[in-house]
Amino acid sequence: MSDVPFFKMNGLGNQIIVADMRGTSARITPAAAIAINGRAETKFDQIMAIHDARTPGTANYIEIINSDGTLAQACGNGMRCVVQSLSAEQGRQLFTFETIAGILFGQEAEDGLITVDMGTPKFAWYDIPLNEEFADTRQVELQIGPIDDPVLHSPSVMSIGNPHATFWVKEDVWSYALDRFGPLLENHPLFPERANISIANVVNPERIILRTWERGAGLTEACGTAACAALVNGARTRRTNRKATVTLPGGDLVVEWLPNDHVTLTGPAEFEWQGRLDPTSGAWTRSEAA
Ligand SMILES: N[C@H](CCC[C@H](N)C(=O)O)C(=O)O
Repeated sequence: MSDVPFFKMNGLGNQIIVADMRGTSARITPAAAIAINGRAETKFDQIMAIHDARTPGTANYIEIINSDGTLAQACGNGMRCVVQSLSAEQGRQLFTFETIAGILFGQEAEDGLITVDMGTPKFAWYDIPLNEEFADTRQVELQIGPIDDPVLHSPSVMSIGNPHATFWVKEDVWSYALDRFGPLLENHPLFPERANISIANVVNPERIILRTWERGAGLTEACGTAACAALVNGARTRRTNRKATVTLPGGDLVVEWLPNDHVTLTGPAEFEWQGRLDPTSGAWTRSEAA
């Protein structure tokens, strides 16, 4: 088997596998992703596959794979893990990457926290994408539960590379059965490419509490792009400022929507252990501690 090195990492408990695919033209197959996710030690939310650069001026091309084997356009927590693994290897702090959604920047600071520039948000219904025309995506018609007394309704929707719906709630975010509503909303006909589904409680203009059902991965401890979407949707509906702390089940991220329209995400990344995996079958072995 022609196996490649990988790191098991996490970003605020978002389970990430960083696979080093540099120097090979192989790709991680959907079957491999499903097999890797099927073993308890490597159950993951996303695989971040580091490939050789395709575009001059970028360090690497990053492919992002959900645990159901589908591709994701963006993953904020995973990008921080990629930055940390490459910066440990190369002693550099600043990186430019390419993903299917475009060019991204990442930087590790002295305090070990990592900031990734997730690019610019998109609000047009056809960019998110939605299946139905909405002139204003700050609030769209979508609800779940009894027609006259919906449990969740009128989310703000946008894309930060990947599609997100943010449902605003006044009650404790833990009082909602997101495990039940998540799959229904993720696969709702309004979203032709499915969507990541979040419930957000704005505590004050500088703090949001957030839980997310991730497209292709389910309930997670943290979803970086959902935190970006919650902040941007919060700011454009005047619920929050353009910079806020977003508290996820796994911990806090700081999100800022800059004057140049870019969204940055700052938080930790944690190395756990390393091994080697076969990108075709997903078979893996754990390496002795380096
Ligand atoms: N965990 C990721 C998001 C994965 C998105 C993925 N579930 C999709 O859009 O298909 C994050 O930290 O941003």
